[in-house]
Amino acid sequence: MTFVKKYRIGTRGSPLALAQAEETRTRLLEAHKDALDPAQLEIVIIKTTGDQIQDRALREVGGKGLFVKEIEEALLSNKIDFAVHSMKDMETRLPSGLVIDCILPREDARDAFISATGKSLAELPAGALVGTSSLRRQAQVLNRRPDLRVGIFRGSVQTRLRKLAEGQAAATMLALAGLKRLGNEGVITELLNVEDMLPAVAQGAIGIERREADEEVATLLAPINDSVSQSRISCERAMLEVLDGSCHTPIAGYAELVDGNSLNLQASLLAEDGSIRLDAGGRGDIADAVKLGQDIGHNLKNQARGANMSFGL
Ligand SMILES: NCc1[nH]cc(CCC(=O)O)c1CC(=O)O
Repeated sequence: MTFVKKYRIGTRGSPLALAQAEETRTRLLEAHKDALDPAQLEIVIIKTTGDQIQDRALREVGGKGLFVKEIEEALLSNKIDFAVHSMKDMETRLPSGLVIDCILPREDARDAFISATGKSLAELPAGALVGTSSLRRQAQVLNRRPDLRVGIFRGSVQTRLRKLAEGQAAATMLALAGLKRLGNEGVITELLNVEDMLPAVAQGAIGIERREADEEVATLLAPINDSVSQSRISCERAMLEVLDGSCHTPIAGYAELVDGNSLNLQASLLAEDGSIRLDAGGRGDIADAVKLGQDIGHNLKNQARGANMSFGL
């Protein structure tokens, strides 16, 4: 198929979002070498409410959707043709008329630990402040090291690294994927393995959202979808959807491919202060990725009820 139209790629304007939009553009041009001219793919920056709020905890002002709403409106009103997102930032339910059926090959999903003094998470002195606004990271740090303190730390990757250099915290954590895409891996003190810091659902994955009825865009995107990454993300998001009673709950989930055609899902639900950690894990055929995610989600939900914790569920 040869493409004749010009396609507008919607994205936020942060350096990370732009790097992800560029990666998508490059992959599309590579996949459609003779059928698509570079001038046919235009990147359109959309300023979101979330981008304008720098100093308050995200959850106080409305959660994940704040970074996405304006972009989805631009899709629905035909101002853009598809949008590039960090799947970690996407709600489990999309507005009707929109779909995400293209997931790029997933980057390493692990969290990176970055400390001003070069000390690892295990070596930080008691009382040290770990700056992160992620409830998931806060709860896991406190679960492992109840003697540490956690505090809110927001802003772009660059802002957080500056705050760290200024001494506003002893350490922070960021997704390795984002640091890699920005060429900032050099700042990492320690890579946290998934046993020590279970990643956020869909961390490291880039997804492309489009109008469901737009078959031409579906055809354009199909060759850059990575089906294993897509199944892993479907599995993790199915788990999250079962538990999605509240975005105030620290939840982590990570599915990986084992033996070529199975997925192994590990998921955790924590109390915000790290005093409780519930774990569930399981394995299933990659074709039943959603079922595996739902089963593990219900398992955690039952454990949460049994533990007599509300967890907002
Ligand atoms: N919540 C912000 C966000 N959304 C996606 C990433 C990193 C890239 C990714 O996970 O794909 C980040 C920054 C971070 O958590 O360090």
